[in-house]
Amino acid sequence: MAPPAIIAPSILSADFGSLGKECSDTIGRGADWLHVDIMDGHFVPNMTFGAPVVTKIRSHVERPKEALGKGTFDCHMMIAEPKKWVKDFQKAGCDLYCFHYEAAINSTAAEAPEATSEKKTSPKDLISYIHGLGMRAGIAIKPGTDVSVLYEILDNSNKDEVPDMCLIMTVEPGFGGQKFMPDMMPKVEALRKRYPELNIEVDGGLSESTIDTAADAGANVIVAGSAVFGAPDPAQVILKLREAVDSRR
Ligand SMILES: O=C(CO)[C@@H](O)[C@H](O)COP(=O)(O)O
Repeated sequence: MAPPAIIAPSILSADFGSLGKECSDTIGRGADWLHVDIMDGHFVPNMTFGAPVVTKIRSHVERPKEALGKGTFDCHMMIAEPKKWVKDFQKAGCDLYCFHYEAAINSTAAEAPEATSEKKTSPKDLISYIHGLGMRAGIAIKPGTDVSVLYEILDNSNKDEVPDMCLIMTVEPGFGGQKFMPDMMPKVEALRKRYPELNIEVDGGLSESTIDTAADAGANVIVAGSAVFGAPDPAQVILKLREAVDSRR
């Protein structure tokens, strides 16, 4: 059976002027995780913030009592050098470090040499490195990347090198408030069929009007930014998203 719904509002749409309160309020309104979008202006054409801000907001949200439990900081690293920042984010209080496949395979960063002896960053070595620092690991793919690149990474008997979550982007990464891409759903369906217990996250354009499409395809981790933070009653939106996913189990 597919895992239960995990609702992860994207704080990209929160009021950055009172981010700590926005984060604690959102967890209080029923969110499971907080989706923390980290953008470097290179991998994506936009910038957000780095580890010092994560440290600050961490102090407003209790650490999860169990792995991937309530209060998880799901850090979506839209950055060109994902290996370089693992330790900083671990120290800042990140629980789930989700890097982009496209960034990892194009990265030649020399940081964290213990993670790999190869010139390019191998996703499986990066996952193992993240696990070694006590975090969970996620791997994300952009709309133009074929889902099959994930199979080789997931079909590995060494669990240390296997991600705890896969993120299928349903918009081009970089900005909130974009239109959901339903043509990404075959990727979700293929993953769900092959890996019934995998945490499959979707991100971009999720709302009460698109959740049924994502839930039917088999997504269980739902990122929603503008739909939650722009709603008059965010708790109600979180509940609706959760019910849509859990009603398919
Ligand atoms: O990673 C991203 C954008 O790159 C997302 O997390 C968005 O922030 C989601 O925003 P909405 O589409 O839900 O408004």
